[in-house]
Amino acid sequence: MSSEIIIIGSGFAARQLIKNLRQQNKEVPIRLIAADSCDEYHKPELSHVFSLAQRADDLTRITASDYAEKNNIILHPHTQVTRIDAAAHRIETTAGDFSFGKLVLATGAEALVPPVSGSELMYTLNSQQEYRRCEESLQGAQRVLLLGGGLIGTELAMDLNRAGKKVTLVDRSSGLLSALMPPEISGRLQHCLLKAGVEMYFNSELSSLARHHDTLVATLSNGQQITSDAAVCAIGLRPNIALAQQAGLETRRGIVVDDRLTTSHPDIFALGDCAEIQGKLLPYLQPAQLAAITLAKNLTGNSASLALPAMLVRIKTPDLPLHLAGNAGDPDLNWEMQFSKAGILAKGLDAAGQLKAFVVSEDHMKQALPLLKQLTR
Ligand SMILES: Cc1cc2nc3c(=O)[nH]c(=O)nc-3n(C[C@H](O)[C@H](O)[C@H](O)COP(=O)(O)OP(=O)(O)OC[C@H]3O[C@@H](n4cnc5c(N)ncnc54)[C@H](O)[C@@H]3O)c2cc1C
Repeated sequence: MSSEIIIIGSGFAARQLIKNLRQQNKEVPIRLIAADSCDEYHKPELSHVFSLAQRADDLTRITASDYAEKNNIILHPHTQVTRIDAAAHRIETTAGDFSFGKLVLATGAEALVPPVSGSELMYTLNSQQEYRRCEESLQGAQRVLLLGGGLIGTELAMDLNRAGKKVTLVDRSSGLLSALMPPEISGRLQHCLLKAGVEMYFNSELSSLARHHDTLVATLSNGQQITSDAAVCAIGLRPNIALAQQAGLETRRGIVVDDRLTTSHPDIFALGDCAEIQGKLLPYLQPAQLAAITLAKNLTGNSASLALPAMLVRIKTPDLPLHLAGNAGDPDLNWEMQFSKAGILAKGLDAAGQLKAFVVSEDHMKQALPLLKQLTR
């Protein structure tokens, strides 16, 4: 059997894994196959490309060929993996078939778009490649319709606004970040955006989108019409699990893995946005980083189990940056909130008075670490 480790995907999860694999073993053969260019970029930087007037190419940190040489790997950019034969330890790709000893799925997630007429007119910003396709149009747009007021939608709304664009945000929930924190806290951010001129429509769904000459006309569920030059959709992600399903691996919302990052096949593993770990999807950098450390050990003959501590998520909204940890969207929590002119310190407690989540603004960051420790205990 081949001794090669094949990794599908060239995003953050794959690169963290390669970094840790090379720390453990300089020689183990690694082949990386991905549908994109395999140039390295930092995806969270997509949240501020408009205010910084950056083009997609400005985000590249290291080219695919330099990366391959530096890490002593074989790399196949612009290559789609089309089938996995788990029993035969083989994959089929648009660049030929390859045998693997171990296979790692780091296939990420795709941005959702609503199934409405004209949805193909909306852009998504879930990769450098997606941004490259629409950068001309979005950088040139004066009026932008933004569908979705979650983490990414909120960050993009502030960024597009700071770039001088007229932003209209539409979300079907009752306020910004409604799945992530109580409205008393997200309301502060909502107020910041309103004050800056962002128009927001809540409890509203997009019914259709149509182009009339150079203008997009969005019709909402209540019949209201909104005109714009471009539309961006940020309503959520769906893990890329089709390959895993075809291979007969266990999937639920993501590719199901255990604490060793093993799928239901002992030689196939998954991490990053495509994986479901301990029943959860964790589409953030820090869990992928911890998963990569664990998986690198397991792929090089050691034995390690993933432990996930409480983690901080930063909402990159420069007018009011927030940090949250724990399940701050849990409606059963009781909140102790302190609002001062400078910022926010909010703690979510369960019925027994135990800390389960918190949200702090930048100026209360000193408290974040002790609170994180309290959450982890
Ligand atoms: C705008 C934005 C801002 C963000 N900000 C933050 C932040 O501040 N903090 C944070 O923690 N997280 C943030 N995130 C989330 C974070 O960036 C992601 O969790 C992380 O980058 C996902 O990495 P990944 O490697 O799992 O997936 P991806 O980067 O999506 O990589 C998936 C790879 O799989 C390849 N692929 C898929 N299917 C196939 C196939 N069949 N054949 C070949 N190749 C395939 C793709 O080409 C790609 O290379 C942000 C995300 C976005 C979009």
